[in-house]
Amino acid sequence: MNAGAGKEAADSGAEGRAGILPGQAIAALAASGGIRPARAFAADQIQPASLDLRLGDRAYRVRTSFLPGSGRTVQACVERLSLHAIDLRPGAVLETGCVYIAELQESLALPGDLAAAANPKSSTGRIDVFTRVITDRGEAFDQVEPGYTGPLYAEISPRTFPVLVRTGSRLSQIRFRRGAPRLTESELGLLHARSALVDAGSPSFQGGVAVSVDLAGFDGLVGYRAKRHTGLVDVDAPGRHRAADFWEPLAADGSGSLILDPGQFYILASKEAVQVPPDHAAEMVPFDPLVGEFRVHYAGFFDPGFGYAGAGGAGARAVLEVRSRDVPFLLEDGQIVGRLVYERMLNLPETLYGAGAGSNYQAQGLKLSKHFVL
Ligand SMILES: Nc1ccn([C@H]2C[C@H](O)[C@@H](COP(=O)(O)OP(=O)(O)OP(=O)(O)O)O2)c(=O)n1
Repeated sequence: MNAGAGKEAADSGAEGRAGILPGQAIAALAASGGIRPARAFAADQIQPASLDLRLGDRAYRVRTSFLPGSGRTVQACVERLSLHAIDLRPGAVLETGCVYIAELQESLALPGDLAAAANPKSSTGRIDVFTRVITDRGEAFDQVEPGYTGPLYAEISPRTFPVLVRTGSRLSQIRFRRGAPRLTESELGLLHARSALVDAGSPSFQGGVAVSVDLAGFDGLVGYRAKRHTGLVDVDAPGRHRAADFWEPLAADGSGSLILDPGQFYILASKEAVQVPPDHAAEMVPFDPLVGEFRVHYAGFFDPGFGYAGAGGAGARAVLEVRSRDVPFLLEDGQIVGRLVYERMLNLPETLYGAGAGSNYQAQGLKLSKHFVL
């Protein structure tokens, strides 16, 4: 790897600053050897502030999830825990309740001042496919240490629907970060004054911008509950599944509340319209990790330009992928469920979310994943 060249790629016009790499810097990083794709990138694989990761040719059904920890490779762990290998080239079904490790086509040779973080794509989170990226010697999921050189793997565990995947399917995405570009509480307040991050009257900025759940309803619906024992979702077939075969719509009943059934999966929407200004990227994080009753959002990355009027996104809500843990839990309209943390971009992305044909969720209200048609 030519680490020096990779650094130059990330530096262009942003000497020494902290920030998230925009699409054009990701392309330059790849060109200088910092990202090593097994095959040339697919069209639209580079997004405004992230790179989609593609499944490679092989996956393994493993007995259990794991983290390699220092000194061990993922491959060594897989050899110990694998039940069988799966050829992904012709396509393969990943069953609910099982854990799989898939090789990814992108490997890294990062310069020492670049770290990375991965997250499921929004479409993956919306079909309840639990997906995390792991690295050799990794001690945390979805985190790539500065200067990491080595392969990437995806841990995949479908929770509700069995899914059909194949070599090239894109379930996860990765962001590259230099330094610590996260906005402090006071910086968030200033950014909000410049361009409203949420349309709430006086939002809380502590630990990120508060996002609450809407249970008043959109056109009479508060959300969707996933059906059990459904057919397959082909992750590469947008618009080819009938929503009614996979989801039960939840009608607004005027109560402004919803009891989450443990083990069930729900798609809800935020009360606030959210906005990510073009020179920032955002990530939804748990409201409070100590509130353990329910979790929202497996998928947390929000692109620069999401919800931005200049990119056709005014009024966009955040989608909330909600699951209760062990007991039924009463969710109330307006309850805070997550926080959006904002980070500075290193440079303005050349393309914003919503500007390309491949943006499925710009200006969305309550929206199932792109796989479903109503
Ligand atoms: N919990 C979440 C996570 C993301 N998003 C929004 C903000 C993102 O900018 C947008 C697209 O997210 P991804 O790029 O992760 O999603 P996909 O790649 O699946 O969608 P697209 O095909 O539109 O790029 O969805 C959301 O509303 N709710």
